[in-house]
Amino acid sequence: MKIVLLAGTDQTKARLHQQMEEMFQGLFHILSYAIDTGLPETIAADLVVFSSKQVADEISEKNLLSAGQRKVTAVRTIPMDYLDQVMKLAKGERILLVNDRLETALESIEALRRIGVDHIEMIPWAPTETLPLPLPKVAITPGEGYLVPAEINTVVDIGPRVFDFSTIAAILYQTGYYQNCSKAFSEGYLKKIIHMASKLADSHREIETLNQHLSEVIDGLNDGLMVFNQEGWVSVLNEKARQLLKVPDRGKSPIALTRLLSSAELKHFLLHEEVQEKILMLFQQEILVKKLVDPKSLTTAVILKNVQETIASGNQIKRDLMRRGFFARYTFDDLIGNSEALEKVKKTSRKLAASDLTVLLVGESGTGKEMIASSIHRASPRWEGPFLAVNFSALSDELIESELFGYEEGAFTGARKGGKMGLFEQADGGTIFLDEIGDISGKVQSRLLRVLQEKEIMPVGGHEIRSINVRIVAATNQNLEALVSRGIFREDLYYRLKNGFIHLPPLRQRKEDILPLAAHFISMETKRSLLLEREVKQAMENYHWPGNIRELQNLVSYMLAVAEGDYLTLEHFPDSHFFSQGFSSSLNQKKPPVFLTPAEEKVLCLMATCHRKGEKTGRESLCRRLRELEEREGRDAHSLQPRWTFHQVRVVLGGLVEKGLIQAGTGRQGSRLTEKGIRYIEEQKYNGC
Ligand SMILES: Nc1ncnc2c1ncn2[C@@H]1O[C@H](COP(=O)(O)OP(=O)(O)OP(=O)(O)O)[C@@H](O)[C@H]1O
Repeated sequence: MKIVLLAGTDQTKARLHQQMEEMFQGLFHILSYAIDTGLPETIAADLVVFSSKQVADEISEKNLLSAGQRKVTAVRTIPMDYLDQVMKLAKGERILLVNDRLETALESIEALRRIGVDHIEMIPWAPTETLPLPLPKVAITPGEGYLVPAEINTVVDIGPRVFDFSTIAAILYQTGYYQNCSKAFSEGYLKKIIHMASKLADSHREIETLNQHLSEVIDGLNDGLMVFNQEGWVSVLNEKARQLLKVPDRGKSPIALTRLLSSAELKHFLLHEEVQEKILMLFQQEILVKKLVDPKSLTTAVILKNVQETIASGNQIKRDLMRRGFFARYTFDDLIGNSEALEKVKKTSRKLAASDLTVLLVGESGTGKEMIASSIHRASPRWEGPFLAVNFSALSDELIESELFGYEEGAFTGARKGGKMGLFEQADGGTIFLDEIGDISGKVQSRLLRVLQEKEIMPVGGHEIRSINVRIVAATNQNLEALVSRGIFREDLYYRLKNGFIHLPPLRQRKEDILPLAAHFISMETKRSLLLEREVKQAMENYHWPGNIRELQNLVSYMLAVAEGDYLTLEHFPDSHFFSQGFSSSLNQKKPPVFLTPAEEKVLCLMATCHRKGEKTGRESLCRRLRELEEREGRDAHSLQPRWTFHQVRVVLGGLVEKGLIQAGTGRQGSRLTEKGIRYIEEQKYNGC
């Protein structure tokens, strides 16, 4: 028996042909034509099936069929295969239903409504129509995806509409197979419906499992959580909330908010007050209650925190951060000393703390740079963020890079799986303290410059640039200006770092602080009330403390260890080897010692060598020797400055003259070391350069 299918488009023809082949399984010989791609001159068949009424009308105008030809005009419906995707769309969502013609779009909407899709608002649209505004975010189309406007990203293609059951029944009826086959066909439909139902059951199970997980997570929260809607029904109440509000667990039965809240004050706050956060006394406990209203769904989420427990856990977090070194332990109040110099430092530091400027701290070792960095962080608006300290002198170049900037997986041999987050990212929202900044290589200097300029980092081995929000405080005990002039430190980086600048005076320049500091260190180490003998006080005040406060702290620790009575006397002093620079000689030394820049030290040292060997120390020969020396020591590869110049040598010699260490010469013989210069060299125990 021969059936001819006549459709409008080739796509519909193919889909309906496939449906008939699948359904009738060789029962009929089926031929299909589409108006779009051409019809035969005459059509002879036992039955002609039109894909729609429009097609039937168009064909009858062409007079292709003989009179009395048996015909069925199909009623088409949405295929069930993709229906679950339609059902998943959010309730009330506006959807554009896209078809080639407005009538077919309307038909598709009708078909969807007939099978019970009534939770979404469907707007019919075909390319001949203007687009509705605002444009819906989702489109549904029966196999016409290419017509969907490009602005719509979510498209649910439900496939071309197929024959509904009444059409299949009509075909069977017209061909005389109804009696024999209708049962088998209705069973086929039933199977599809069962398949649909089992798909729905699967999604239901998935949702159940998800809900279960979610409840576990919500119950596991340390805070109480409650959600209620506009009508006052509570949909979420986790275990902690039950515990804080003393509500028994009644399974899944809905709870009315008013029945749940025994405290009138809490009820009033949740339902009537404008403020969003309040501490209330509930069952003799201080509870912080926060409410957040979602204006879209008009649901209110309530977070309940036990104030005491929160403080305790906050302290635990602080302890944790401290253990990991991410916590700034000092504030300005921890800085001992009332000297004018220290007061000035504190005043400037407080001002800089309030800004977000990069700060460079310069001062000799042990003068309290790290304490100031920590205090700046604690007094800054970032005080709640992390504080990370990195000491460059202790790290190799490679380690500095990977620690600071992190790395991607496989960036180098031994790189950790999954990569590693760098310290800049870990310090997000806080402050990073870069100690001994003068020790970093040219390569790290360049990368750091980028961080300061762009506030961005690129992990080692990565291609993706990441923004960071970190304040930088750097410190050095070196003369960075001298390093810049020698090309060892980048000038641009130096000025970027020096946005905010603080010089920490050495202890010998703020002698008023020595005794209060000593007393502080004593009180830190012992509960005994110990007195310092006058001679000890004098000796302390007269010493020039090259190791600064750290050296003073060490001295106090030593004396406390050896002293037995109530007095600390000169007897408890360690011998001179304990001190970094001959204590006994400096006991009598009234004048402050001389401090040199690295360049001055180098030149003085070279002159001492020449002096010993009886060689000339004219500017020209010094410059030549300095260059040779630099060649031998290996010049920094990233050096931007020219080698030692006559001008530099002249400046350095000028400095040494000013400090009384050399005497300027006139002829080629050049400058000479003074008595003081010779003594300095001896005291410093130079071994030659
Ligand atoms: N004003 C102060 N009051 C109390 N203690 C201080 C003070 N200044 C420094 N200290 C103590 O002295 C020691 C050295 O201080 P800190 O580490 O801050 O110095 P630094 O300049 O960063 O040293 P370095 O350059 O060697 O890293 C620390 O134990 C610190 O607690």
